[in-house]
Amino acid sequence: MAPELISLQSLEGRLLFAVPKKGRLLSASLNLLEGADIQFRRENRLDIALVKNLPIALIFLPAADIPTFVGEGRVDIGITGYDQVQEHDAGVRALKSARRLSNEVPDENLKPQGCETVLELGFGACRLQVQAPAKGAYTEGKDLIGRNIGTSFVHLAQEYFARLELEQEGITNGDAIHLAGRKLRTKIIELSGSVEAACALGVADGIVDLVESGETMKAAGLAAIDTVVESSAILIKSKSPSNPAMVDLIAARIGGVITAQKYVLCQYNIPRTKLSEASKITPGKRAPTVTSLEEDGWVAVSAMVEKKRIATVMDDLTLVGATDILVLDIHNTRGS
Ligand SMILES: Nc1ncnc2c1ncn2[C@@H]1O[C@H](COP(=O)(O)OP(=O)(O)OP(=O)(O)O)[C@@H](O)[C@H]1O
Ligand SMILES: O=P(O)(O)OC[C@H]1O[C@H](OP(=O)(O)OP(=O)(O)O)[C@H](O)[C@@H]1O
Repeated sequence: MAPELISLQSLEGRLLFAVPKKGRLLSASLNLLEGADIQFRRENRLDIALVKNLPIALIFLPAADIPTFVGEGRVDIGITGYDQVQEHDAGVRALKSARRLSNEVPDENLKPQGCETVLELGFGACRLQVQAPAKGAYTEGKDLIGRNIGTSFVHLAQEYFARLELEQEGITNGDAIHLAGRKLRTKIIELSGSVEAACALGVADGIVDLVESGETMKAAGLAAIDTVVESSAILIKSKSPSNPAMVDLIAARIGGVITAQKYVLCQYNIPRTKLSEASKITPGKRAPTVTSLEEDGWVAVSAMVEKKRIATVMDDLTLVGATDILVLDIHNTRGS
């Protein structure tokens, strides 16, 4: 059966939610949607999916384009990397600067509105770094001034080297618009992927690209010499979303899923005399829940504990005399 075509009318009244269509942020984003019970079926090759149980339409877009769609208010909310928002904002500054230099009257309709961060999502952590051949002569960002730089983050690279060039000339107070508008001595070469290959192939002397484990950088014989932006995935919204209450609902649901992923529930029994010591080890998010046991002088305690701390917490609880320590996964949470 042919898939039902999604018309513009069917999007009416729906909050538009942009989701990365591929790449590093895709699978964790889909997990979040599932955890938040945002139900949809995406037809093969279709980049729009209507949500079955909420007035939302998902729009699958490249992570790099999501800040533009949200910033211009074409889409209400979206998941992308903080690095992409920074790159988009640097692009906006470059545009403003170019208009100012050419004395063009700004076109209010085209003026991007900008976007706001709603939530940090706790995945997609990476750093946008300046990299150069590990065995070469470039050990600081300023060594690359006047050289060729390969990157997909052209506007952030432009501002980074503009700042360094100004500093070299003894100017330390250039504002963001001046940085964006500066004619550079350093040549920024736009590349759309596999940026690490650029140095080995003689296209660039250095690159500005993302690093997570550092494996790709190392394999290409490169080393990081500076960090431009620390990034992780974020939920962003436009300055005037079509349905603010729906944005709050999604943020609350996704926030609940993230908290649930970060915490476990720790339960144990402890003599009442040791309760205050144990409560210091498991203070919970607000306070531990304490219930009396049938056995005199004993209480049962339950408290949320950060997953990454749980092994140490169990060791410490054992030392103060806790017994029957249980650790339970939390599927979802709200109001915590
Ligand atoms: N190695 C990584 N580890 C963690 N997060 C990353 C990593 N690389 C990229 N990201 C994050 O994912 C976002 C999207 O990058 P990704 O390379 O997956 O994009 P893409 O949409 O597949 O585009 P491209 O086709 O250019 O690779 C980045 O902006 C960054 O926030
Ligand atoms: O430090 P690492 O863990 O090695 O990760 C870094 C690599 O990950 C990203 O690329 P990706 O693999 O998404 O492909 P791309 O080069 O096509 O963007 C990034 O652009 C780096 O190349």
